[in-house]
Amino acid sequence: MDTLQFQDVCVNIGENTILKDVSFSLGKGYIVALIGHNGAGKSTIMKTIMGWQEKRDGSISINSINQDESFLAYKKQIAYIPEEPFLLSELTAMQHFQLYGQSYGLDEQELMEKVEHLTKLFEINDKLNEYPESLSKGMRQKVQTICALLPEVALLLIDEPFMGLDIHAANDLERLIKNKANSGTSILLTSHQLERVEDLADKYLMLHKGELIEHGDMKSFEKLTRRTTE
Ligand SMILES: Nc1ncnc2c1ncn2[C@@H]1O[C@H](COP(=O)(O)OP(=O)(O)OP(=O)(O)O)[C@@H](O)[C@H]1O
Repeated sequence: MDTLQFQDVCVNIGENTILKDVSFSLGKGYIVALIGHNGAGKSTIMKTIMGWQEKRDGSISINSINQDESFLAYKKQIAYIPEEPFLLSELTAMQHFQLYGQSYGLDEQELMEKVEHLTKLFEINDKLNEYPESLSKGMRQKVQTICALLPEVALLLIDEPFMGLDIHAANDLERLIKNKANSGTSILLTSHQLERVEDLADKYLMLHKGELIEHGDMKSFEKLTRRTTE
């Protein structure tokens, strides 16, 4: 059974049709890249899966739990790293990790071990008591990324995972994403950094003006880009 089923989804914003009848599914443990030009609708797909963007039509389920029928049970299965860090100004980095740990039901010891490991890896272990306003943009992105990596969820959504991260952090994140997928998490990501995505993803979905125009194995996409750039 596929982890995510995104079926016949249409999204309108005002008068504009942003997603036109988009359907795809995501198998357990697969890494799938959403590819397309600026404005193609990639982030809208992410926000619609999260329930932040209303859909006009269609259905979305994760492990057969339908978004419209059991929203809380559905939502517990997702973690999201948005393109822009979305942190609360009144909470420190550590308080963000605790909030995420509690909302996904992690026990205290497991949470602390993961926080220690990930904050050391991303070199922000000396920033645990800082508030977002005193962190750089890249550090805020790291806090947001760690929050989403703490729980074991069925589906991890990542909008532009490498944006704002230095080369070491980007390499670490790439490795963590592969480990997550190997342990059964399905991953949907968007990225304009095609070289990294070609190395990371198993499959791609190509969007153009809100329509899914092509999909397949990442290997066939690599051939396609090579053919068109040679
Ligand atoms: N809040 C909004 N109000 C009006 N139009 C919106 C809104 N959010 C997105 N859109 C429109 O929806 C379309 C898809 O936007 P979306 O952010 O999903 O694109 P994207 O593929 O993620 O682009 P990018 O690569 O630039 O991040 C664009 O035409 C955009 O102008």
